[in-house]
Amino acid sequence: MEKVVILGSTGSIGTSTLEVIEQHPDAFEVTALAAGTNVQVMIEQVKQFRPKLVSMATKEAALSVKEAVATSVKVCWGDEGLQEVASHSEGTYVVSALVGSAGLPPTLAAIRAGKKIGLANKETLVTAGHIVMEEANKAGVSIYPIDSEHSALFQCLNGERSEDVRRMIVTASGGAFRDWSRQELEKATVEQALKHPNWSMGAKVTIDSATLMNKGLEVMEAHWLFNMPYEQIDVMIHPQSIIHSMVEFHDGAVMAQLGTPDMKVPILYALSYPNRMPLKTEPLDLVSLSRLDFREPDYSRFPCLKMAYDAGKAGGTMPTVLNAANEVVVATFLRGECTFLDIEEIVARTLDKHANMRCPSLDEIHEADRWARQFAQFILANRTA
Ligand SMILES: NC(=O)C1=CN([C@@H]2O[C@H](COP(=O)(O)OP(=O)(O)OC[C@H]3O[C@@H](n4cnc5c(N)ncnc54)[C@H](OP(=O)(O)O)[C@@H]3O)[C@@H](O)[C@H]2O)C=CC1
Ligand SMILES: CC(=O)[C@@H](O)[C@H](O)COP(=O)(O)O
Ligand SMILES: [Mn+2]
Repeated sequence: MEKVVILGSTGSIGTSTLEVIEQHPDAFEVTALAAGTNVQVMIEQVKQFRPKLVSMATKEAALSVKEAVATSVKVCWGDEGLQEVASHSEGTYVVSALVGSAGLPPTLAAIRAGKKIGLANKETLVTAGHIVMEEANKAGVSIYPIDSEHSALFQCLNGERSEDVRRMIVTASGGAFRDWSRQELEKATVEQALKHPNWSMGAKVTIDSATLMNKGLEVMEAHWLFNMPYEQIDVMIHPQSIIHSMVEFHDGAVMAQLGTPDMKVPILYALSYPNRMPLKTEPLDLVSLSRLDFREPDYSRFPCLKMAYDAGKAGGTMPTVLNAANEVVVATFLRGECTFLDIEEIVARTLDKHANMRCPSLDEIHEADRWARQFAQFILANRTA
């Protein structure tokens, strides 16, 4: 029996993980849950899954949950609460599904506590890939990818030697604005940006998908997960999101993983690896689909992808700065307080201003993250109309 801890249980990945667990009560049991401020959803989850420990982002949210659930459930809050959930002594498997770089400290806590990790929170590897992978290796902890592309790559690599890989091809839907011109992008609204063509996801990753920043973050995620040089990671636009990614080998063979877009598939694979378990999901009907399309990404319409490649190749604190500035501007865009194209502009200006620091420690990463957020806020606050 795998005793599962979920960081971000009220979110898109968190709720899908609970749906997967619901389908396999003999294999998985919920031990602890952590979330932000969605009290109602957490109360329902606690009543249904009966975890031993729960953490919320604020004391107020935690007390509201505490009031509504059985006294046998311990409820805590804040950063300490997150750490406690991540390292719960009875947990064997931690699903890391917070959004943003807030996911890094509890994921590291889980690694240090020796838990198996199911990683959805790509920002963990973007901001501190060298530290996270080293600590996981040192602790003998396996990190199983949940992000659909990385799950696909992981499946394509099963039983293969990494030196036989010519390149990885990370597929991208192209997001809500795949076919929009730069002129149209100037007027893109929040509502339009949140309409992902194929996936239903949290707001932040959906906006990242529309700027193609998500694909840039995923290139960095693939670099760290599979120890693959950036020169061997390509991105290809594939509007249908049926091929979730591919691996091309030196002999010319290409392995691809296909399936209807449903995050429950990679979540269950990460939880059940090396086995496969049954799942209620829409079967893939290639005959009805009849065609799959592919094209090169357009870096001039979507410069965030190029910025992310450059930040990844530069390494050091550049990826942290790119990610932190992006988090700030995406949140601002979601509040309707800046334009869609402000995202790329402010991230670029923040990167330009940053003095890169090679091989940063966790404290230096934390400081670069703090600086980038402050600088991006400063630009946002001092823009002329
Ligand atoms: N959604 C998807 O299909 C995919 C997502 N991913 C990645 O997975 C991660 C999660 O994405 P997604 O599920 O869409 O995001 P959501 O926004 O749907 O969920 C985020 C979760 O994190 C919680 N949370 C946010 N901030 C804090 C905090 N400071 N302390 C504690 N909990 C917090 C939220 O709690 P609350 O709501 O209660 O405030 C919520 O449970 C991201 O890194 C994303 O890129 C990767 C592949 C696919
Ligand atoms: C489902 C998933 O893994 C998302 O990260 C997805 O990749 C977003 O889609 P695109 O970034 O390809 O639009
Ligand atoms: Mn993805």
